[in-house]
Amino acid sequence: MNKAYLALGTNIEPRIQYLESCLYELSKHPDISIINQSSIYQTVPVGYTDQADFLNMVIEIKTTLASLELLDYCQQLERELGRERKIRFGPRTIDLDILLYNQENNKTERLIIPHPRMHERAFVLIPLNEIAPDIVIPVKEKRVADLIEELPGNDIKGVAIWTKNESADE
Ligand SMILES: Nc1ncnc2c1ncn2[C@@H]1O[C@H](COP(=O)(O)OP(=O)(O)OP(=O)(O)O)[C@@H](O)[C@H]1O
Ligand SMILES: Nc1nc2c(c(=O)[nH]1)N=C(CO)CN2
Repeated sequence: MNKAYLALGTNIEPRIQYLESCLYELSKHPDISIINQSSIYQTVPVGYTDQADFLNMVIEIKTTLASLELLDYCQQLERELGRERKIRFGPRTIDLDILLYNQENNKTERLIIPHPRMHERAFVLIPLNEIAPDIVIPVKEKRVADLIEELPGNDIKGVAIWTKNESADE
């Protein structure tokens, strides 16, 4: 059995429904069990900034799928949930990234583990810290909680816990 952490992101409405559908589809897969999930965070866009705020979260799964099979399923779900790739780092209905797969450090053409940008992303590290503060990120050889200390303060300020009640205003 393998343990993996996945990052979910969405910034096209209805954002909460995209997250919920994605979690449901993952949980329905016979070879995937969701073990733990972070809160949902509302985050300012990073990279390409002229777009709506994101909802981000991180989950821990157990799976018998190999890492490339897991990537295939993540990409299938992105397609099924209507993601169109237009702008790099641009708006998306759902983005599903594999952050960690066991303690692997693996680089192939299609898949890099750990995710190459995870250590610099507050929108990934802050939710991950909620469910796995002590996990050591291969390559960086640092704990999640320690990587957060290295983030710029402004990045951290751009991440706020989001509660479902806020959707009433949307
Ligand atoms: N750990 C990983 N998780 C998901 N995709 C990955 C990973 N490593 C490499 N990739 C590759 O990255 C490609 C681009 O992924 P995607 O379109 O989701 O990027 P993005 O969401 O725009 O940017 P980012 O990867 O920085 O979040 C995918 O086709 C996939 O093959
Ligand atoms: N806040 C936030 N910014 C982003 C995100 C994301 O999920 N959240 N995803 C990106 C490309 O993967 C680019 N920028």
